[in-house]
Amino acid sequence: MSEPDPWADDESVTRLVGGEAEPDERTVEAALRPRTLAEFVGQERLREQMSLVLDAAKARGRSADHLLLSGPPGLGKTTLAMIVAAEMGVPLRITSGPAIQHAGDLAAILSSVTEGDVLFFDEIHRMARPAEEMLYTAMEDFRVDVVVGKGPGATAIPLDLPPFTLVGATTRTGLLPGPLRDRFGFTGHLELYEPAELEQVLVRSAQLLAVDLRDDGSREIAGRSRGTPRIANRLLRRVRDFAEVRADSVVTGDVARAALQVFAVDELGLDRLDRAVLRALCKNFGGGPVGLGTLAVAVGEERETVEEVAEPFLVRAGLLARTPRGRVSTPAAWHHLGLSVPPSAAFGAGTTEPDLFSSVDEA
Ligand SMILES: Nc1ncnc2c1ncn2[C@@H]1O[C@H](COP(=O)(O)OP(=O)(O)OP(=O)(O)O)[C@@H](O)[C@H]1O
Repeated sequence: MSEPDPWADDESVTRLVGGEAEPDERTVEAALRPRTLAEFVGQERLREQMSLVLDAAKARGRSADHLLLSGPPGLGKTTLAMIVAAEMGVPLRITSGPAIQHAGDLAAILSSVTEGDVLFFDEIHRMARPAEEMLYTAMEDFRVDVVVGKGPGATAIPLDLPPFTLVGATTRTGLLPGPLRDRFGFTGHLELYEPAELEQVLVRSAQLLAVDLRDDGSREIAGRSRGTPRIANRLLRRVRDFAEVRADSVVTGDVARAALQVFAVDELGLDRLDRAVLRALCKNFGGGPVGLGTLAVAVGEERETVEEVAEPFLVRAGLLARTPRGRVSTPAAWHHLGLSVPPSAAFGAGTTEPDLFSSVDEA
């Protein structure tokens, strides 16, 4: 029943389709960032809302309300924070949750903020708890209490701050404490991009990078970019390498397909790990249900890697379901691997609603 899998031998290839930035990627990304809301592709509703918030603040001659941006990595939160500062014509300061381990770290940053500044706080959900309370008063009253000394002799010295705009970014709104969430005047959620929007991102990036990208080339890359501009731009750079070395530097659909075959990114944007998980699920375990630990052993990875790296997209793409009794592949997964769905599969041919959700034992 199974065809040989043309992607099966791609063990050595690094992960091109992760949403997070690679360590050396920020510099090249900086060159591709849109500078204005008008240049920012997609997210129509969010752009309109942000443009209203910013225009109203400008008209009043005040700094804008604090803004919270949420959504998966690589969708443009940092870019939007930079645009907020540029549109308001003020400097941008950048910090991140993991950099704030003590209240003193935050006090140092806040005490250097000048009037109207935009303070971008990436991964705000990872800030240390003791700093959170300080941030509450800074956001609400533009004041911090700096504690001097230790023990019974410690005194809190109030320090007034100039008005500023905090732009918080998080991939996990649910992890933010309620009091922090409530202090943002506006919360915007970034959605995954449609392929047509990713094509626009790619056309713009190709112009900036002087890549000869044809329509069918951008369509091919967009379809494999998992709804994420960062991944689209990354795949474009790899396809450009291939085109320069093997294809007269022109990126057509055929060139993009051949390049992404070399880099083991298939037509849905799945890579080696994603496909290994699906293959193990379908071939070793008949489509599941199978426990996460067993599945991880079958693909030779840590549980966390399977759960946090591969599964979110497989679930989103409708290829894998997490049920109380374990992981299950959907008919789309079998088809994607070129396999026919066996009647015995949990989501087998002809079954519509398998009885997988009745047990509470997480396998
Ligand atoms: N709407 C968009 N239009 C054009 N390019 C975009 C858009 N959104 C993101 N990009 C590009 O994608 C790359 C990643 O964007 P950005 O760094 O803003 O993502 P992020 O959501 O902040 O990710 P992280 O959470 O990992 O910091 C940048 O090069 C940026 O220019």
